[in-house]
Amino acid sequence: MAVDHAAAEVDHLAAERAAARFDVEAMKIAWAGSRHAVDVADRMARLVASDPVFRKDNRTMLSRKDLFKDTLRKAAHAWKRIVELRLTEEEASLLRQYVDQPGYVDLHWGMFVPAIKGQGTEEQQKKWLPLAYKFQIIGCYAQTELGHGSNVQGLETTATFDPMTDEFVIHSPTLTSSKWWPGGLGKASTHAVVYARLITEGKDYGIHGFIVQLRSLEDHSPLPGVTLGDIGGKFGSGAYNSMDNGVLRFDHVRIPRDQMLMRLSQVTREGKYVQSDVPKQLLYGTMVYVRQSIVADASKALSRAVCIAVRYSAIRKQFGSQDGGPETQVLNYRTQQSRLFPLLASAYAFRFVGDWLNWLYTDVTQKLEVKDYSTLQEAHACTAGLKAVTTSATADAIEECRKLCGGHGYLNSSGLPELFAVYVPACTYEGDNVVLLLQVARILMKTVSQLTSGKQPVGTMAYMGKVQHLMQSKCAVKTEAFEARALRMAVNCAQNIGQASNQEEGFYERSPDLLEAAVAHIQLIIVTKFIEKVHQDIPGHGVKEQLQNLCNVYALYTLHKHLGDFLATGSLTPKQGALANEQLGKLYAQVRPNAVALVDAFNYTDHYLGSVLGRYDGNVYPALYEEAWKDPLNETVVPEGYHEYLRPLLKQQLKLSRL
Ligand SMILES: CCCCCCCC/C=C\CCCCCC(=O)SCCNC(=O)CCNC(=O)[C@H](O)C(C)(C)COP(=O)(O)OP(=O)(O)OC[C@H]1O[C@@H](n2cnc3c(N)ncnc32)[C@H](O)[C@@H]1OP(=O)(O)O
Ligand SMILES: Cc1cc2nc3c(=O)[nH]c(=O)nc-3n(C[C@H](O)[C@H](O)[C@H](O)COP(=O)(O)OP(=O)(O)OC[C@H]3O[C@@H](n4cnc5c(N)ncnc54)[C@H](O)[C@@H]3O)c2cc1C
Repeated sequence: MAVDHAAAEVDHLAAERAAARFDVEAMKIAWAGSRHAVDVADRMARLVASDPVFRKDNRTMLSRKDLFKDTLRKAAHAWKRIVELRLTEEEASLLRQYVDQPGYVDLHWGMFVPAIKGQGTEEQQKKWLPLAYKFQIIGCYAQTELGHGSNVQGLETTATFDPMTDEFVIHSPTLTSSKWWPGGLGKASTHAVVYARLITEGKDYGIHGFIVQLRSLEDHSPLPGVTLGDIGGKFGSGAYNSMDNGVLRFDHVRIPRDQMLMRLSQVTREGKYVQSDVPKQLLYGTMVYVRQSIVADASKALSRAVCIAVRYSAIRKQFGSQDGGPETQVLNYRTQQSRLFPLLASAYAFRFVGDWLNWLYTDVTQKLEVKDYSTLQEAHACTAGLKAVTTSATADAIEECRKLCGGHGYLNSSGLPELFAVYVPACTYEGDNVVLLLQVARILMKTVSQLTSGKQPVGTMAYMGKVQHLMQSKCAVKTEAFEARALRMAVNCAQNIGQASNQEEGFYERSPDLLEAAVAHIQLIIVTKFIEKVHQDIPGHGVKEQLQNLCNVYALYTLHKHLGDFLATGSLTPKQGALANEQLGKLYAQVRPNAVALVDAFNYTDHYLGSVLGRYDGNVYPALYEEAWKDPLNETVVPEGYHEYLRPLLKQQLKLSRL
């Protein structure tokens, strides 16, 4: 008798859900942060999913031009809905998230507005923000140039003050000074916050921000002296190609003096440069803000990939029966579990550390308002380091999820290729991950050098104050082993740098080791914040236990993956390392019955997930089959090109065979 495999697969997910040993609704709250957060997210996700304008299943088949126009249409429609429904800021931002199509709006809200808020005076905010809030202007963040991205101090664009006219003259003196990459610049933006070297009274005062109008508000044409366009197609089909990353050159473009963002420093009518009493690093404040958003974003991207891979692994069966009986769900293979469950645990780990980072950012911002700059370094180290570690891990994890889904994972309809292509530049934008980890390493070296002077490290570096204990102790398999590993790696680097002829040379020579020390420090933060989370009061049947398991999986997996560090620094013995691995295997067995419910707790709609493999109902095979027929290649039975290229070839073969 023919078995209806499709029906059997659907039942499988129902069976998986029934087997879960915890309250999924309560876990949704733990994941989202509150009942309110679940409800708002749910409402916005459904609003987007039910609106045909937000359809995205055909995205990878659109040409670049059509994709860009589709992005403009979606952005305009989203704005219309936001205004019509009088959505709050929280609701509007969630709605944009669920539209799930990178576009100029991300940079307008994500960087242009924050740059004006952070670096503009009150008057400047009063003038520019209402225009931006109503979309009467569209803005982008124009910092990176063709020749310089990571090295912000190396930017070449100039803003020279002309006291005769009370204006700045913005100029691109070389090809390499062309602004290159800013999202939204290529086709959509009317304005930009442009970073340029401020020159007044013949002196170069370094990089400052300026609001510059680029396009006419009448007909969108570039203003005189402005040359701009899109920089061209990017990695993957669909994906980040919906964004108009742009190029921009200035030929002596004049702007009024009051368009220099003057909260941090000013230029007077006479051309005098006046430095405020705030640290100049606040110029980098917008980047700090976006880096913390990117950490929150990492858990979203990772949880999407993991949700697809877990559901599909519960559906997919291979081997296990020689006599026609049911085959084994691939989720039951130990290898599948050991590749997938650490990623599931990482999604939760990044979610909680992201929440903590958001708290830290808010706290630092409040302190800055009362001129307390004491936590600026902590904010920089944590945002830079966590951005680097979480984005690298997430990009690798999405690719691993694709492999975990076998051949079908390679299809666009799995959603994974596009997710990867959209996500992977996060390792580069807002600071190349290596460059950011070296920033963390510099701060670690500074902290180690201050230990001898008796200065007690604070915040996430406080553990380094326990130097006597951590350098000597034999650690049990818990946070202390992570602390000892991170501290010992940092101290080793500092000792090696100390032997070099000078500090800079030593830092340069030891930079590969410094990267690893920085990663160890950041992983300690992630583990610590996860542990702090599970120590909180978490309501719901079995929820705390599940999170405890995932926390242990994250910690032990990280330990297993970096066992070399733990052994080399003597933070663990080989026996402890082996025991930890043993324990990890046991934890996977506990995660297994809960895996599907743990990804259900992310509460993603099928629309947002965008994957036939990750469908909530598990009805994978009919959906895959149906999806294939939608490909433009299947619009005709005989392909275009048959008469020109296939038929002559086939006829020729026929003639040859008759010879
Ligand atoms: C609605 C929400 C939206 C959220 C969106 C999420 C998803 C987004 C999706 C898509 C958007 C994509 C956006 C991408 C946009 C961009 O990429 S914008 C361009 C970003 N560019 C960079 O990140 C450049 C990276 N480079 C730098 O940041 C700096 O050049 C550097 C930090 C590497 C070096 O700076 P430099 O000035 O040369 O300084 P140093 O000598 O190294 O350091 C001097 C001191 O300053 C301290 N410091 C450095 N940075 C900061 C900071 N940000 N905050 C505070 N302090 C900082 C540093 O520790 C040194 O301190 P000491 O003097 O005490 O040692
Ligand atoms: C999709 C996307 C969107 C972007 N959006 C914007 C935007 O809206 N606005 C904007 O201004 N910019 C934007 N950017 C630019 C982005 O911020 C830069 O690309 C990023 O900061 C990296 O700089 P870079 O390209 O100069 O890389 P490079 O610094 O040239 O990196 C090349 C290599 O050199 C290494 N390297 C560099 N410096 C060091 C060092 N000191 N020590 C060791 N290794 C080093 C890096 O690790 C990397 O391997 C965007 C980029 C992308 C990809």
